[in-house]
Order: sequence, then structure tokens, then C-alpha cells
Amino acid sequence: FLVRRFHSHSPGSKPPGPRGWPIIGNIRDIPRQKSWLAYTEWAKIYGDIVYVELLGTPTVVLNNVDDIHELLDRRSAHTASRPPLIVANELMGWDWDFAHMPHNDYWRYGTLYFRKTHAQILRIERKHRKIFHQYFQQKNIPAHFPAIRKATLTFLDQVHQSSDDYRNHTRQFAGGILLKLTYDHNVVAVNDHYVALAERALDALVQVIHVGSTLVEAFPFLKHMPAWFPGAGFKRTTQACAQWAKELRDMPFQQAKRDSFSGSLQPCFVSDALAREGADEDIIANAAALAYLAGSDTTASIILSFILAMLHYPEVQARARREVDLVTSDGTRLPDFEDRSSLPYIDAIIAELLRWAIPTPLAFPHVSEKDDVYKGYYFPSGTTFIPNVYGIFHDEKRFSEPGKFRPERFLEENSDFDPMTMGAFGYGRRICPGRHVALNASWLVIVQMLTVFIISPKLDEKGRAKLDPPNFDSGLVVQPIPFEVKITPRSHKALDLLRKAVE
Ligand code: HEM
Repeated sequence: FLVRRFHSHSPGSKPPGPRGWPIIGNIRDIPRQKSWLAYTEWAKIYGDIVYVELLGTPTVVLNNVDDIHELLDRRSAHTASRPPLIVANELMGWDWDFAHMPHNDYWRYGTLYFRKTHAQILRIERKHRKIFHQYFQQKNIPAHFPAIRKATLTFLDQVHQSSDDYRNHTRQFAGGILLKLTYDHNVVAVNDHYVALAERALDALVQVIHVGSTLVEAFPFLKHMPAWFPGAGFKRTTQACAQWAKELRDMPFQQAKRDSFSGSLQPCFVSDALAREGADEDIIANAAALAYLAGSDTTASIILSFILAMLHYPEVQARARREVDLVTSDGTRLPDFEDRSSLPYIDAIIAELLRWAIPTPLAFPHVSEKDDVYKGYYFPSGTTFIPNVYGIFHDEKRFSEPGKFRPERFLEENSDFDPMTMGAFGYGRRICPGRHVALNASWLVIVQMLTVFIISPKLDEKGRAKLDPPNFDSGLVVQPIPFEVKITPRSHKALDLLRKAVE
């Protein structure tokens, strides 16, 4: 903190922002829930680039997509590190998670990163991203269609059997696809062992993932307190969590490896990566474990938001269904990937879902590794950049009535605005490598749901529609809060179609 103060004679000024307190800075100004709403309000007061300080860490909230493109895309070579998550990475055993790994703390972390130079860390991180990209990139997606088709039919069947349980079915669908593609693991029940492993470790992680969310993040010396010390109860919790994080990384990978040796492993990320020249098992295990963690709640978020949007906007549902019916001879077959180019309104729905109900409203923070000056503002190395994707996607100047779900906006006035390249999946070197899987899996669910089901409100005892205003939870990944909905087969014909497809 003092060193930063000492160096405050900078070649540029600080951007404007709310006045903070000595030492703690603006920590108390940032709400713990839905902080993007506060950032969006600040943008109206302070402008597109807002400065806050969190315990001496310079932090910049970016509210304009052009600034984000410049700082996080074009200057990505030195704005692609991550904040130091001391509790998660050092105490909770998540040091294998390359998505959250800062580039400069090489002396802190376990095995792969221990005592590595900055250049070596960058190389290791690049290797993680490379094997991820090799398997999940756009041109490989058709190879994943069979798994997506199978999981989609299972999902539709489950929704038909017990539609009130749509939330669990959605989670099982999203997680199931990723475990299948990654480890060739078939999820057959919602209480699947691997899913449980991930949920247990992840639930613990999300409690601590936000920088500044615990005392240790604020005062790193506290991490050295022994577990028996009064007030150090968190150390016992984190010790248990470290074991869960390790099991999550190792158990599914070791099983897939055993299956690979016995010849029973079907093609999947692990088999593909192990077969590559110079395969590094540590890197494969890390990347594989991250696929489920990064991909399941985010993909589930899109599908849950779709159901919510159809519930509240029946005219959108009707128009979408008309479009799908046109290409499937009035719903006499299930739509499939080859129909995609004939369904522009469905693509507009997906774009609008990413805008209206953005699953990652602040993407993920990037940290700079070089002093920089931009628009006269000085950003010292170590500045955290928070892209306010929510604010950009709800900007009234760009989107009329941004709170309304209106896919037409992407066919009309905003046809040049593409949420995929504007930040729904992040920026620069860190852009989400799983986006193609997520988008294709969600697309198939959406078109097939429209063919088979009607989504409508439940009725109360007086026959009135039970509809609460759409609402979303808060967190790193955002989903609609639980809502009641009726999901029923459209007709006998639609039900027969589903039954035949499932058989
Ligand atoms: C709708 C679904 C999804 C959304 C909205 C989403 C969004 C994001 C965002 C915002 C980031 C941070 C990018 C940045 O730092 O600038 C990210 C990173 C990442 N995502 Fe996704 N994601 C989705 C699905 C997936 C899926 C299905 C997978 C796995 C197959 C995946 C794997 C990853 C990984 C590994 C990273 C870390 C990349 C890095 O740090 O270099 N994501 N995602």
C-alpha cells in the first residue's frame, strides 16, 4: 500500500471514481450482491472508465466496449493476468486452475508453477489453453454433435417425465455433456458421483473467489495463522476444501486414464490429449477438470434463461416456433444442426439471451503486468480491469428498453452488435475457449424444446397466470432465480416424435 502511494507520481492521472477511505479504499462502496448494478450507476456519474481502490489495489471498471477492446483485446499481451486469489489458490488447493492463475506469483504455487519464471508460467498457461482449444474449437464441434444430440433427447425426455424438476434436468444436461466430452463419463442421475465432487468443491470456492471477500485476501499474513489459533477456523475449512479440489482434479482423470489403458475409453478430451505428442498429464488433468467447472453452470444459465424468457414473452415463443415449424414440415421431425442457417430468429434469441440475461455480467477480471497510459490515465502494473459487460449490454443509448427481451433488435437496429464478440465470453487471450460447445448445445435444446413443448405459466386456483417478474441471482455466474413454469407437450404428434427419437 505504502509502496503504491510512494509511486503515485505517475505519468497520467487516475480516472474519476467514488472517493474511498484511507487504507481500505472503496471496499465498502462495492455491494456484495449484483455489483454490476452499482458499476452501471457509477458510469452515469463518473463516465466510461471508473477508478476504485481495493486495499491499495488499483481497480478500473470499464463501461465502454471500445475501451475494453483497446485495453483487453489489443493490449492483451500485458492485460491477461489474474488477481491473486490467495485463499483459493494457496489455501484451498485450486492452484491447478489455470483460469484463475496470476502470472507473477510463481514462488507461491504448487507443482506445476513452483519456482517458475514469468516466461515459464506463460508457456505452461498457453499449453493449457492450447489443448483446450484443440478439442473444443469451432471446427471440431461437429465431432461433438452425437453427444449433444443424445444429451438433448435425455433432457427432453426428463422434462416430459417431471417438468417441475426442470432446473435439475438442465444442470444434469449441461454438466453431463461436459463430463461426456471430457472423460467419456455418462451422467445417468442427478446425484452422479463426479457431479457431486465438483459441486462440493465449487460451492466452497465461490464463497472465496471474489477478491476482497475474506479477511485473508485483505491481510495475506493471516494465512500463516495455525488452524488452532482463535479466529483461524477458516484454516480448518480450507484444509478440507483443498482435499475436495484435489479429488475433483484427480479422480475422474485417473479413471479415464485407466479406461484408456484398458481400451474402454471412447474418444473424448482426455483420450485425444493423451494421444498427442509430448502429452503432459498434469496439464491434461487440470484442463479436463476445468471444463466442467467453467462450462456447466454457464451453459445451464442460458437454457434456464431461455425457459424464463419464453414464459414471459409468449409472442417471441410463437414466432420462434413458427420459424422452426417451417423448416421441419410443421414439426413432423426434430430440427437438427443442418437447419441452423434457415433459423435466423433462433440465432437472434440466443444473442438476446446473452444480452438480457448475461451469465457472466462482469466476465472475469484481467490484471495488467506493465505500466500503461490510456486516454491520459495512468494504469500501474497490477491494475485490475473489470469489464462491466452487464452495463454495456443494458445501455439505453444502444438498446431501447434494455430490460425487455426482444430478439428482433438483433435483426433490426442492432444487427451489427454481436454479444459474442462484445464480451459475453470475455476478451483477448482469456476469451472463453468453451463458447462453441455452449452455444451449439444451447441451440439444439432451444429448437427441440420449441418443437416438442409449450412453455406457459402455471395457473393459481382462480385460473390466473402465476408470473413473478424475471429475476436473477448474484455471483460469478448468474442464473434466473427459481420460478414456476408449465412445460407440456405441444400435441400428441409432438409427444410421438419425442418418444420415437428417445427409443
Ligand atoms: C454460455 C456459456 C459460457 C459463458 C457465458 C462463458 C463465459 C466465460 C467468460 C466470461 C470467461 C472469462 C474470459 C476472460 O477472462 O476474459 C470464460 C473463461 C473460460 N471458459 Fe467459459 N463460458 C461459457 C461456457 C464454457 C464452456 C462450455 C467451457 C468448457 C467447455 C468453458 C471453459 C472456459 C475456460 C477453460 C475459461 C478460462 C480461460 C482462461 O482463463 O484462459 N466455458 N468463460
